Amino acid sequence: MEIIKVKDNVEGGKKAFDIIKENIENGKVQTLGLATGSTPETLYQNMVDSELDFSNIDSVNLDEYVGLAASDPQSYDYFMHEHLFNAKPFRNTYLPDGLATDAEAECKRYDQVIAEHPIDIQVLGIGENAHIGFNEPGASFDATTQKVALTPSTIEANSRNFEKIEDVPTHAYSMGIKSIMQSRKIILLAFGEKKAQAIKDMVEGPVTEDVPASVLQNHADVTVIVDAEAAKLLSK
Ligand SMILES: N[C@@H]1[C@@H](O)[C@H](O)[C@@H](COP(=O)(O)O)O[C@@H]1O
Repeated sequence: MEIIKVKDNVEGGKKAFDIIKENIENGKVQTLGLATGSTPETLYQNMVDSELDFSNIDSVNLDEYVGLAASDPQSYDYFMHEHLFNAKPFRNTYLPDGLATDAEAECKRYDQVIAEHPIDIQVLGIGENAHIGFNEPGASFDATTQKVALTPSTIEANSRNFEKIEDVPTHAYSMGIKSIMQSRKIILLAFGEKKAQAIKDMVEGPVTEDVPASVLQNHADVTVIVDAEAAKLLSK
């Protein structure tokens, strides 16, 4: 893992953007794997403000809440349009369908999307419990797309984006860890003190399904971009 320490989320978003830009300009990106959450917002702002053209690139997102329509302002589909796609159209954009009722069929469909669009660069945030996508502690490293139950701590953490905690969906469709690990390159961003323990466990702890992000220690090309607060428990 390469660890890049930055001043704040503004510098972090710019760093991640520069890496993505260089790879796009070198013709290395057909498909970008994208993430939601507040963490990648500065990256997406850089993309929006750039001259880069994404109309020959496909995007595949990590996850979506079960039960939310794409038109729901709390959905990840809506988030992506607001923060990126409306300003910078991609060739095709893919997210799980939060309204799909046949979970098995939806997971199969999404695995097919991923198989047809091998991810060149996957952008990741990290949960306070070290989840990636919505792969919560205990998720199998062999998992492909799954319908997952969110842990109480994730529901609590994500409730800040909803009016009340009862509104937070209890389940999500998430790309599995196996698929995330098949991405050619991974850029994980983390900002703020709340992510410090997760970052320490991910970088310095044992590789275990109890710490989903620790699997990234087994990936050949991971860049971790952290601010001082998220990096504060790292030994170096
Ligand atoms: N499923 C998403 C993750 O992909 C994201 O990394 C995490 C952290 O969110 P934030 O960046 O807002 O801290 O939240 C959600 O649970």
